[in-house]
Amino acid sequence: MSKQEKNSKNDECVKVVVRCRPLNSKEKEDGRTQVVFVNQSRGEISVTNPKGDSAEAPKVFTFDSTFEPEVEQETVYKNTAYPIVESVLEGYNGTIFAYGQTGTGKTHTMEGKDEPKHLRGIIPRTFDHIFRSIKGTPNVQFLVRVSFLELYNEEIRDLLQKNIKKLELREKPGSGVYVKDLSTFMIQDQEELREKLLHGRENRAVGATQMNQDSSRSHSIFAITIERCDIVNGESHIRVGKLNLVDLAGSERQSKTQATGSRLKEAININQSLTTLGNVISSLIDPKATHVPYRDSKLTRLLQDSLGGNTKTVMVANVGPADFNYDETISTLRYAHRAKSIQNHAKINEDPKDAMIRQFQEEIAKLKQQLASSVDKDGNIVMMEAEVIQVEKVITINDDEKVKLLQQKLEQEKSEVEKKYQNEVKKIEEDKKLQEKEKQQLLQQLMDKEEREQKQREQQEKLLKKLQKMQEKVIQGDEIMQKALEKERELNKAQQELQQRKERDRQIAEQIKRNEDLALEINQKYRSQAEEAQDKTKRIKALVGRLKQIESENRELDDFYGSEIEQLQERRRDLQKELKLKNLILEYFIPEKELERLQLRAMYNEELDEWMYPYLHLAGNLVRNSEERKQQEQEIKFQEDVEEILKLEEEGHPNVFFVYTEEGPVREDDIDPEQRKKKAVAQARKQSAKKRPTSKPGQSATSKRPQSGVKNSNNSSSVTADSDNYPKAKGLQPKK
Ligand SMILES: Nc1ncnc2c1ncn2[C@@H]1O[C@H](COP(=O)(O)OP(=O)(O)OP(=O)(O)O)[C@@H](O)[C@H]1O
Repeated sequence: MSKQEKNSKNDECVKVVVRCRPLNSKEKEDGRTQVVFVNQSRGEISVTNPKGDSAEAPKVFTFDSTFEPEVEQETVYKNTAYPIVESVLEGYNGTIFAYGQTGTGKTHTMEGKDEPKHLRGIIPRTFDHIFRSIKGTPNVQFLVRVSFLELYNEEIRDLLQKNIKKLELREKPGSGVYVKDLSTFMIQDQEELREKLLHGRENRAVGATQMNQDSSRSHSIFAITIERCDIVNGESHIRVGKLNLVDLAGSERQSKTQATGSRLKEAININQSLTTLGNVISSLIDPKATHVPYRDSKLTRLLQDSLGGNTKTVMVANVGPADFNYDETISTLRYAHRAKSIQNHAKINEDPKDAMIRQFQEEIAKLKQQLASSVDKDGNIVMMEAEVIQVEKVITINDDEKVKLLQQKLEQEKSEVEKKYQNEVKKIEEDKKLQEKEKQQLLQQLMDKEEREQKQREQQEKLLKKLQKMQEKVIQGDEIMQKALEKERELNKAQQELQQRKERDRQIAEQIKRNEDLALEINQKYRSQAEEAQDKTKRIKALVGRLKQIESENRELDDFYGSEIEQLQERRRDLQKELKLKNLILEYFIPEKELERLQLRAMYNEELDEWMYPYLHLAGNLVRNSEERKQQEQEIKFQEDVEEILKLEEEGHPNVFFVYTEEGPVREDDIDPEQRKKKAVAQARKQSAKKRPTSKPGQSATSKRPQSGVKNSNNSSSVTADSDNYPKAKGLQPKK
């Protein structure tokens, strides 16, 4: 029974493939020899120990697939990523990660070169695959989004944003671990995906330069989420698949002699994440293990679902072919071999609550409804406000004419007519004014109506644009592409079947050969004693070779685990040292009762992975900081006081008094400036001790000092009075 069949139908082991790169020109120039050999058809890789003797047989490892140095990028894609991407399009989660020593071809495998096209790696091929499949799937709506992050020295950075802000990990019950504030972009086609990859790469290089970091020491995760909505029996059915494309940092051990200070800390952290990855793998395959240490590094937390969780995972282990890489190559192959036994439990993610495609569909329906209600059946804009009714005004002018009979009457009538005419003119003018006003009003109303209609038109255009944009994001395929896709899938299926048949033929051929060997052995009669002895010697030699190989493997294993243990012990020692310091501080500087109280009140937040206190922002160092600020302000004020005292004394307000020196009594302002400053400091201190306000402008600071026999020279009367009191006999006479 295969591993896959042991448990439920969803259980499936991590698929592990190994790729060996060709010898590069430098290695050829240096005369390096190839020690790694790939048997692609058998899925085997054999490594010869360059330091071993001729009897030591090469080490042979078997994987799901192995790729020889000349392999095409397309073949690698078809055998590793193709089935995973197909599953992601069906709603499964998938992860493809590249592991190996620096310079062995992880980036070549994951990204490759943009041109010529046949050198494109897994990530760009994934873009084409996804959009070819979407376009060949009619009647299904798809929504594709992408994010790109880098993990360096246990810090997460968004590669699709220019700023190099550090991001935090969070955990949501039900949906697992996620990165808070990581930007996600909706994608319409493979070109957009390619742009995001390039953009991320650029930011990665810029960030690495800015922070003086070595990009091959960081891990990167390019994540593509595909949501699809099928209509099944008239009902929408949503599935969401997420594809993680991971390029891990170089797996080689950091030499302690090369790294110091922060570089060493970085090296330990980077090793730590890969060591934790190894520990997670070991725990997952150990039936006795009760705990999987996902939480020990951010990398394993991010990949938690890919290792032993709800994901179909492929690990591509990259190795170099040259003799000097022997140790690292063996270490990579052992690591990869362990990963082969990890069982994942992938299932289709159906109708998740937070599917974005559902929100998009709802929003599109709302927009369509809004637009439909704002036009009539002929497509004209329907005004929501009441229509303005235009009223026409008719004005008639009447004139009277009289018969000319009497001159007087005529005159009288003339004047009457004139009067009447004037009245009429006046009336007409008034009417005209009124008409003008109404005309203006009507014009205004017309303009208002026009403006409202314009606004409505603009709003509709906006709605239409929004609708178009949202509809563009939801991608749908067509029948023509469907035919091409079906053909492509058939072809791939046929290729896979051919490969499986080849594999079966190979196994049958092997079995036949074994049977033949056995038959030969049974039929073989030892013709003579000498022949038997020769045969046995041959066997013994083979056994000695095997023994040597096992011994060398044991030594290597000892070295491998020895240095891993050493690293862990070193880290433990560092942590213990830190703990001892913290304990010392707690024991001698924090009252026991306080400590107990603090321990009782502390709560652990699983989501943040942090200890918390309520109202923490009002506590401890945060408050102390503001106290320190206050003290600093007081200190500045104090210095200002000293300056002011010195200035006032220099400006002719000396606080004259006498002191005894070896030369006899001298006036205070004659003593050296340093001493004077000391005195001013003492005086300012006294002032601040008594909590007096600082001197206001125009008010002498010295005038506020206690007058213990010390007089202000400005006050002539007191100087005179006091100078009278000085014991002149002792020469204590103020200087003039
Ligand atoms: N299979 C291959 N065929 C041809 N060239 C290859 C192959 N694999 C790697 N190379 C070349 O080897 C060099 C190193 O490869 P690459 O940068 O991919 O290594 P890496 O493992 O990603 O290193 P790092 O950990 O430093 O990022 C590159 O110039 C790459 O083009």
